[in-house]
Amino acid sequence: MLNYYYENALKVGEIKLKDVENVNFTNAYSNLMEKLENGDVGFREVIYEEDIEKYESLRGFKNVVVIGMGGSILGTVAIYRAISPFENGAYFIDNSDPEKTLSLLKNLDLNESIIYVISKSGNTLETLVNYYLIKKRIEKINNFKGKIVFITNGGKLKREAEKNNYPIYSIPENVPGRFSVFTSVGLAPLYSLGVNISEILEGAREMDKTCQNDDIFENPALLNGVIHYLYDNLGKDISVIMSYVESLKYFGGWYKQLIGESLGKNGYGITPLLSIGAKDQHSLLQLYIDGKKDKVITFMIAEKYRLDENIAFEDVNDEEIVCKYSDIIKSQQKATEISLTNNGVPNVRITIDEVNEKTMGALLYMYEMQVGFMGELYNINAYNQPAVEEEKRICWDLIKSSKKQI
Ligand SMILES: O=P(O)(O)OC[C@H]1O[C@](O)(CO)[C@@H](O)[C@@H]1O
Repeated sequence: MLNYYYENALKVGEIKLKDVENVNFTNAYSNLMEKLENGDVGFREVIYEEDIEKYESLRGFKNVVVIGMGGSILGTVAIYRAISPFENGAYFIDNSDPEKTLSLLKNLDLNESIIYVISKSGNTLETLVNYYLIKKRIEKINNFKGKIVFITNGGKLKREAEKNNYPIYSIPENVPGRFSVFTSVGLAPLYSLGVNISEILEGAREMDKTCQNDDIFENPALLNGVIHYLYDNLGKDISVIMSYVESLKYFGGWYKQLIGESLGKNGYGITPLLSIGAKDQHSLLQLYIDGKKDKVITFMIAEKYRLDENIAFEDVNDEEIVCKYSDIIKSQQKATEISLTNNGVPNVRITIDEVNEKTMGALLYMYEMQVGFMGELYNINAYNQPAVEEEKRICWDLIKSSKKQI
């Protein structure tokens, strides 16, 4: 389902096997297991939730609209856009850019839509304003036939849902937003989008069993966390996901928040970046190979591409080559991996059988566990985000002062 290859990260020479063994990962492992077992942190228990019948009434709409920010939408986008990269009918309103939001709403038939308003706090500015943009349009429709569903635990949006008798799903309080993809936050809209959410949970559960192992070389989440932690301590604090599966680009958006918001505290933190192979070989590979040696590269590749065909073409010497189209990108990934390793750039590789519900569930859950372990290694709270609150206060004051000028 998912294979993790780490040898190049040790071959590069700056960290050796003994450095990995010398990290007190046993402590990190037992601390995280304790938090998960006593319910301090709930992102494991939710993947064993059996009650998916509660989503039954949420299918059958032509359009699925999701309004949310950060962890309230990024996981859903990551999974759906990986599984169905070319499908229409999904509308993700995840920013306050008027051009993006209003152009999306222009072509949207709300009567044929199920609209999710998702905000754990219920007070996120963008989600609130984007909801009102939709509300304003719905109020002009006689006999609205669509459906509005709120997924929230409180605040202004919960009060709005209660006032209008909209259905409300709650989010377990011990699951931070960026870890909430395996709760109703992700599962409800994904169910509406026709995704097999049981398979997503099955993938996460299989990865959970793999991660219940304190033998670090059998636990990809723990090992990848320790490798990134060790290299961070050596000044390689940029984590580049280089995916040779373009439909994983939205996974990159989810990864950025998970890593950035969980670990960016008390002066610590690694910087998450996403590159798409093979095309970023023509834009960033020069930097990765010959620029500052401050990065750890994580390759992502699929064993099998869902579309493929045999090709025959002539190379630059007019010699015929016959291969599968996917052999090209696989060769490019391998060549880039060899070149990076030859040039002392540490890299690891995640290979998934193919993109599907099960592998996506496993991939996202692996990173939730990895960040849990890394929070223990850095001895920080990986589950809050206090630094983002100041901007929100300043912004609300600015908006309130600006409204007099309208
Ligand atoms: O789900 P909410 O409460 O709307 O929060 C959205 C996002 O905003 C943050 O709180 C950061 O501002 C994230 O942690 C969270 O995922």
